[in-house]
This record gives sequence, C-alpha cells and structure tokens, in this order.
Amino acid sequence: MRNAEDWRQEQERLDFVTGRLRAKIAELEPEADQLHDQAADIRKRFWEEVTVNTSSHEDFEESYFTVRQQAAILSERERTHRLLVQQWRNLNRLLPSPYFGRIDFREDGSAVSEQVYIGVSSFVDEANLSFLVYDWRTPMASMYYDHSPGPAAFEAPGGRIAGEVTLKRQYRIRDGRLRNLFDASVTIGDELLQAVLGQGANDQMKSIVATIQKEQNAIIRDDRSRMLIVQGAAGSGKTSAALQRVAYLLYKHRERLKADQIVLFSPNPMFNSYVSTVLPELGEENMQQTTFQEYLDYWLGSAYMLEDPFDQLEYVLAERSAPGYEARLSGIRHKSSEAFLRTLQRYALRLGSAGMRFHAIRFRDRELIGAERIAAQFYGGGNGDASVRLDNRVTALMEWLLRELTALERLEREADWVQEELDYLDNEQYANAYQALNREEAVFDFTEKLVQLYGDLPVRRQPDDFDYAQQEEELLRRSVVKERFRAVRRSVRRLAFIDMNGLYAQLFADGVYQEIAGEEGLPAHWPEICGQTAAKLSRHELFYEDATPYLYLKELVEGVRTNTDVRHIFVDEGQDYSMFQYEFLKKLFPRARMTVLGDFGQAIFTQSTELREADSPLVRLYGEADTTRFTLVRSYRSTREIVAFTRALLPQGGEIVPFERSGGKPTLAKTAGGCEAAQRMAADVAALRAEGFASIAVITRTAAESDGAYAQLAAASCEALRLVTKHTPVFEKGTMVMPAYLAKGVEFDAVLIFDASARTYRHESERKLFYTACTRAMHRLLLYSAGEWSPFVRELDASLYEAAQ
Ligand SMILES: Nc1ncnc2c1ncn2[C@@H]1O[C@H](COP(=O)(O)OP(=O)(O)OP(=O)(O)O)[C@@H](O)[C@H]1O
Repeated sequence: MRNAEDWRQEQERLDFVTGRLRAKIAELEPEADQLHDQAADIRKRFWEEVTVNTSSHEDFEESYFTVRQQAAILSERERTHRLLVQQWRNLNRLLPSPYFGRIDFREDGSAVSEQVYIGVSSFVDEANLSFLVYDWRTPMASMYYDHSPGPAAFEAPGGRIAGEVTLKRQYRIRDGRLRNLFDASVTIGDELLQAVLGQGANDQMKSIVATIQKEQNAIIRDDRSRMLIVQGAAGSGKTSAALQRVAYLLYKHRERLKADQIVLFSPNPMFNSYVSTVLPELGEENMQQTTFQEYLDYWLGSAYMLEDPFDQLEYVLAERSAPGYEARLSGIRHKSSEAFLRTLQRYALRLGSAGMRFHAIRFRDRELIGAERIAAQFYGGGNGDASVRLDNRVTALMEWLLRELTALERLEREADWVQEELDYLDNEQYANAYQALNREEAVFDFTEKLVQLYGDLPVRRQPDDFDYAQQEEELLRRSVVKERFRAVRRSVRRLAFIDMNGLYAQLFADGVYQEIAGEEGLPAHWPEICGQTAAKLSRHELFYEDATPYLYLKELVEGVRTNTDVRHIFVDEGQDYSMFQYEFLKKLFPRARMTVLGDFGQAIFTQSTELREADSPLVRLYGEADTTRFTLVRSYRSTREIVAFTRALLPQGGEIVPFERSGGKPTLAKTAGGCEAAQRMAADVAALRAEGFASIAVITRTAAESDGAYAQLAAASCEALRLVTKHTPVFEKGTMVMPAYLAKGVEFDAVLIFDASARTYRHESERKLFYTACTRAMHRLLLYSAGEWSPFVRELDASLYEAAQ
C-alpha cells in the first residue's frame, strides 16, 4: 500500500522523467526550428529555380528530372520535419503531466515485474532504450484499463502474453508535481473518476483517457468487426468512447490510416464544435465532421428547398391538429423503412423497360431533341437491352445525346442567329474568336518551317487571301455556336435530361406504387401521403423523409456516388437515423467500417432505429457475423439523484446504473405561470451562478417555445442569456435557452425544464424528448410547471424529487 516512501520514490521518478523530457525537448528544439526553415526555404525557391522548358525533348527531360529530384528532397525533409515536430509537440504535451497511470506486470516465467507508466504518448529513454512512458494505446497499456491486480494478459503483435499485474496505480500530476496517487484495486479508481466527474461542464468535451472504463475500452479497441453498434444510456460515455476510438485507430494504423479517412456524423453543427478539441488534446488531427443534412444539402440544396430533421420534428411536435397530420406521420415511417427502399429498387428495375421520364433538350427556346425521341432512343435504338443496368444505359444515352449535339451543332452554324451574332460581336469577343483562329494558324507556321526545310509544301496563306476570309468566318461561326452549345452539353453531361422530379413524383401517382409495392403493402393513409408528397414536389420542396429516398432513386438511375477513401464512419446519436439512411451510408462508403453509437431511450424522431434489441434491424446491414454489439449501462454524466429520477422516466430505465456521485434531488417548482414563473427562474439561474455553475440550460420542447421562454426570461432580467437555434454555429458556455433536440449530445451543470406541465409533455411520443432534456444535467435539475405536471412526472415515485419552496 501507499506510504511516504512510495510517495518519495514516485516524486523522484517524476522528476527524473520530467528532466529527461526537458532535455529531449531542448535537444529537438533547434533541430525542429532549423528543419522548418530549410523546408520553407526549399519550397520558396522550388518554383523559382525550376522552369519547365519544353522547347526540346532533352530540355524537357532535364527539367522533369530536376523537378522530380527537388520534390523528392523536399518531401523527405518535410517528412522528417513533420515527424520531429510531432515528437516535439508530444513531448511538450507530456511535460505538465507525463503519465496518469502505472501497472507493474510480471510475465509468466519471469521473476521480475516491469513498471509500465502510461500517458498520452510514448517516451523512450534513448540511453538504455527503455520506455519511460507508454502510449495509452499500446497493447501493454490495455491491461491498465482491463485488469485489476491479479492474473492478466494482453494481445501483443506476436501473440497473447500472460502474467500477473502486481500493482495498479493512478496519479494526479499537475505542472510536473505529484498531487495525488491512488492504488486501484478493482476498476480505475473511483476517487479519480469522482474528482473528474465532479467538475463543471465545459464548452468543449474532455478526453477521458485517464479514466477509461473497462467496458469503454472494449469499444475503443475493437478492431474486428465491420459494424460496431453501441447502445448506451444517456451519459454513459458513448461520444467520449467514440473519440478515444478514433485516436486509437489513428495510432494503431498510423502507417495507413489518416485522420481525413474517418468521418463522424454529428447530430447538429453545434455539436461539431463541442467535440472538436478532444483529438487535438490527444495529439491527433481531427477526423472529418459532418451532418447527414450537410450531405443532403450538397446534392439537393440547389434544386430543392429541403426540410431539415429539426423542422420535421417541430412539425411532429407542434402540428398535431393540422390536417393530414396522421398521414404525414405514416409517410415519415414508411419512407424511412427498408420496405420503401426495396420498393424503390423494384421501381428502378421496372424503369428498365418502361416509365423513364426525360426533359427535352432545348436550345434558344426551341426543342433540339424531344423527350419522346430521347425515350425512344432509351428503350429502343440499340440502347434498349433491359438486361443492362439502368445507370449504364443512362450513360450510353448521354453519350448518344452528346453525339447528336455534335451533329446539331454543325447544322446550327448556318442559322440566321449566328450571322446576327457575328455582326454584333464586340471587340473582346472578336479578339477571342480571332485568337482561336490564330491558334489554328500555328499549324501553318509549322507547315512553313517544313516548307523551308523540304521545299514543295504549299506556302503560308495571307490574311488577304479569299480562302482565309472565308475560313475566318467559318471559324468565327463555329466558335460562336460552340460557345452557345457549351451549356447544353454541360447539362447533358450532368444528366439534367432525366426528369428526376417527375420520376419520383410518378411513384406517388396513378397507382404505380401499388403495383410495385407487392407484398410490402401500402402504409395507412396512402392516398393522402401521395397528395402531400406531390404537392411538395410541385413546389420544388422536399420533406426530410423524402430527401434520402429521392437521392437513392437518383443514384439507382444515374449511378452510385461512392467515396472509397473513407475507411471509418462514426454515427453518433445513431438511433436518430432511419434504416433507409443506413443503407444509403453503406452504399456511399463501400470501403468503410461503421461505428454506430446511440440510445434508443433518446429516440426522438419518428424514423428512429432500434439499437438495443438483439434483433435490431441495424444488425442486418452487414450481417450478424460482421457485427459486434456493446451495451453501456453505467451513466457518468449526472449525479445519482438525477439518474434515479431520469431512468424512472423510461420503461426499461431500470437497467441504467448511476455512478456513485451524489448531489441534490431534482426539484419541482409549481409556478403561477407568465411573469411570475419567469422571475422565479431568473432568480434560480442567478442563485445557480452564484453557486459557481457556469453552464446552465433552460430547455424547452420546441423552437417556438424557446423563443417565448427567451423573451420572458429576458424581460425578467435574466442576465447574459443566449438563445440557441439550429443556426448557432458554436457551443459556448453560459446561460442559454434551447429546444431539447439541440441539447442532444451535450451537457450542462444545471438544467431548467421550462415547462414540465401536462400541457407541454403529454403524449407518449414525447416521453423520450422529455428524458433527453432531463438527462443533459450533470449536477442540478430543476423542473417548473404552471398547471398539472406532465404524466411522466406524475407517475414518478415522490421520493425521487423534492418540491421547491
Ligand atoms: N470513463 C470516463 N471517465 C471520465 N468521464 C467520463 C467517462 N465516461 C464518460 N465520462 C463523462 O460523462 C459525460 C457523458 O459522456 P458522453 O457525452 O460521452 O456520453 P454519451 O453516452 O454520449 O451521452 P448522451 O447519449 O447523453 O449524449 C461526459 O462528461 C464525459 O466526460
């Protein structure tokens, strides 16, 4: 056990390691600086010294090899420099706290234990080639997270190594001084975790490297499966584990995996800023971060007004009494399903023999190639082989259209409008055309040289030749027409001749869907769903639930866009994506492994996917054999009292285990509503601030309610209040008002539920939203209601909360 002697020895070792670190940093510093200058120098002169001289073959070859040589020197220097700078940075990161843990491990058959000190990066003593610090991601260090003192083993590259952990110790080191040390007997010391979790919320997520729990470690290091599904309670560290996993993968596969080959799908843009510092803190570059909506916007945003998932949710929450509400809900469910996906596939097959829709190719208000002619070519004319895939036939059709355009372009040169344009060509246009003409003249120059050499070729034509004038006009005509046809060709290459809007709309008209849906059957309210969809499409708008299927159909017709660079995709808040979207992601990233992290308890969208049960449809995506599932039940974010309250809100919440950190019970305050309620909340916020809570959220159900709450609280002089909307780009600490769906994934010291009355949270479908809102609280949870409490609160055992005075 720990005693004064242990402490002295540890401080001595710490001083020794710190000394070596300082020495190594000092040694690298000039080298890193100098190398930086050199690389910059070469780069600057690189283009000055090397000019590509192509006037003769030998010159060209010489230039080529000079360029190659310079580039090779440059890239070698840059590589060395990068490595050195990386090493220098890592050492600097280690300096204030070189390690956080230690295990002593005795390998079977050996008499001595090795001391393994673990930190955020490795540090090797070059004098005797020993590891002073092991990177937390090394195989050896995995024992720190996985084993208590006693028999232990780890997977080394050469096979399994077994032995015994004789000591497991944790340190708190700040600025090179040992502040505390704990000998851990079972898991990674509760003391340290207590201390970490007791701190305030931050505007940036923290790395959990020093206190990763065993079950989280399994997720971080799993490298076998194509698909990894993590179902974890609110606050169980899913996002934290995901980010550690990225750092782990980048380390383990550092020779072949780069940060930009990993993509994280986040629930909203603000979340991106929240998690963006974790990887740099761990010494790694950030992965790419995006939202699914960003992808949809990229491909469809210019052609359609797209609804986003938040607008869709607002509709679901706030428009219950709107006409067609039930139909819309039924539509959302159906369009997110695998059944709809299969029906779209059948639709694409059917389009192979009939039903394709085309736009005529138009030029100067006239039809150049009519839609019927395009269809006739598509289904007949050597292009009609139904066994060829639809997208290949579309490509063949595009090529045919381009050929047709070439012929039409030639005919067009004689049209009257061309002559008119020639007459009105301004000087610049004329000069451009003339330049084009002179480029062709270069051929004559070459011919002239040949004549000089060999005699009898025709002599160069002069500008006053009759031929020349005729040729000039011909070239000018050609250039005018070509210019005007350029846009037409471009749109043909972009396959704009396919009437995608019509193709998607057709699915919802004339009984087409009924015919092809077959056994899948039709969802309830189908005729109304058709009407709603068609109305949106006619206005060039798309419901959120239509955007992915629309893109999917587009790809079935036009060919699949894939990204083969990306090797790992991470989907956070994975319960909020539909199976349709998962199928889509799988297709989009054919070479990527997928890690999905989510909580079905927080599934707030109609199209959510179940991750919890063994028969989760997500398992089918890559198949049982290629899928590993993990469940996290321990919740670290909130105090024991808050977890006890929130887990009782869910039917299966009993499985959730709180981490033993206590605080006050959630408080329920009955208010008189209006001004009085706002004043009371403003006073509570002020009191919380005075207690030292720096991050406070007032959470509402919808955005409109947030607007109202913000106005009321501002009128009640609640200070430094900020309204968070879906457009808020970065997450900042402070007091803020926001709808629950934007609070997803993030956490606050204290949460105030603006209105927990039955008027606001009444429907069963709002239960998870309510749960999500309450689980954002780390230390304090306060609920307010002017009228009857929500049934979700009324059902709770009274021992789980306190009535506020
Ligand atoms: N092993 C750990 N050591 C220290 N802190 C941890 C650990 N695991 C989780 N936490 C902390 O718990 C909190 C919740 O973690 P995180 O946000 O990753 O959970 P989550 O499962 O993604 O939550 P949610 O689903 O509610 O968004 C964070 O403050 C995180 O730092």
